[in-house]
Amino acid sequence: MNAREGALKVLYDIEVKKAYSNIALNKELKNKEYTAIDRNFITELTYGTLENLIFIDYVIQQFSTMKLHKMNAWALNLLRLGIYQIFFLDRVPVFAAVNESVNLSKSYCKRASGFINGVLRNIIRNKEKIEMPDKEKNFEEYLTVKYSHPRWMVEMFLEIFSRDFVESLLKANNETPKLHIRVNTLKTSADEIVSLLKEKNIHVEKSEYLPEALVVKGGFSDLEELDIYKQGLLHIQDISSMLVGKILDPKEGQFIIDVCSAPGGKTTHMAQLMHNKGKILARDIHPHKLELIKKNAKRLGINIIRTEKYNGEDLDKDLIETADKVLVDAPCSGLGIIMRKPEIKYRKKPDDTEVITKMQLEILEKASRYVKKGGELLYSTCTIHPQENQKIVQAFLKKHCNFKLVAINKEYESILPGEHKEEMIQLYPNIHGTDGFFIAKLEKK
Ligand SMILES: C[S@@+](CC[C@H](N)C(=O)[O-])C[C@H]1O[C@@H](n2cnc3c(N)ncnc32)[C@H](O)[C@@H]1O
Repeated sequence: MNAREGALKVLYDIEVKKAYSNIALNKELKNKEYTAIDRNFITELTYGTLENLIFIDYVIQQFSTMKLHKMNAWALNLLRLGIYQIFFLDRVPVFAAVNESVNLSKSYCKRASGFINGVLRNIIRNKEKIEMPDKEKNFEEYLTVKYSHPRWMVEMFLEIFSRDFVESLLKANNETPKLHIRVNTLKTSADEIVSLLKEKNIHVEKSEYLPEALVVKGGFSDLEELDIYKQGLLHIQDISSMLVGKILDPKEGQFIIDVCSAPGGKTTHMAQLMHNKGKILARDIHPHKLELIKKNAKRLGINIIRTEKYNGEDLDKDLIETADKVLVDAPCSGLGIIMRKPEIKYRKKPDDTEVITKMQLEILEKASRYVKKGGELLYSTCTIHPQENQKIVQAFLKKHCNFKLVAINKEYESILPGEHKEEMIQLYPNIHGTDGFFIAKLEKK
């Protein structure tokens, strides 16, 4: 199996089986035949192709008489892989890109070999003649094709942000995200992890914001295969997600409820901050995802988390005013993590927001009932859409005058990337270099 074939299978699973990119890729990378170079190349080909899909399909449409939706899915993805290499990977000779796609087509879609060969060679000959939409005359279409974001999403962002901001956001969404490690301080220290990783030639730097956070330098993507990962000395988590635990600030001995907790990144971080003393009730609507929390907690040496399947939209009368702190890390549109999961761009629909915001407010309202007087409620999402963020919190506060916003921009200033004038924190990939993430903390009077 070569790297291009691996990438082809992953792209096929994402397109046809609607797999998530990270899950489909991890599954393929588990194939022990791949070298480290292969694994990096498969990752680059998969994410690069996905990130630039609209541009790539725009190119195909200019050179193929057959419509995209009529093409065999293997043939289409072989064309896409070839075009990605021709346009974006300078180090791959263009004819190697064509030959590899044609060779693979012989095993996956034999009848399309001639077609793939013809289209790719034609593209190479006429690459310079491809006309992009005019930036001045049709800014929306220009952004759509150049940065491969669907037109409705571009228009939606332009309604919220300025033109320059949208262009820099779309550009950042196509960049490789930073890889952060959370050191499991229950078992080790940041210094120890830095030196253990150095022995394996993996270079990390301490984060300037959080003592337990490390940033991985270079494109190493295989951390979960390391013994020190399996032994629970570290967890992989973006810095923006780590901020949630830090800002909720749970203490030893407290009772915390996490109403949307799977796969447990924030729950296990909170347990770590509580020195594994106290109680955490970790709920989620999907039972199979609760298993991931148990697995993570076991690996990290945490035993204060109890998992439970529960729909956060339903009120649990037994929990009213029982918790010191409650976390609502709400299901959301995911518009802040396009860098990590490019397929979000193509799967979301314009009218998803209405359904999701109703659910978010419902979950927040129910969760608020579990907070003791004087306790705290944290609402977070991995999106940058104000309707799912500030608007939800404002709607909640309007109805619940027994809650007030905590000024986390002031209280937690030293750990926040960037400057924040508002009490509610919004991080953006193009400004803060993190996932697009929202955090608001409320205190119950
Ligand atoms: C943003 S994710 C949570 C991530 C998690 N806090 C972490 O840090 O690993 C949102 C979670 O909410 C769950 N969810 C969706 N609808 C829900 C509902 N009605 N009640 C409870 N959980 C729900 C999803 O299954 C998903 O695991």
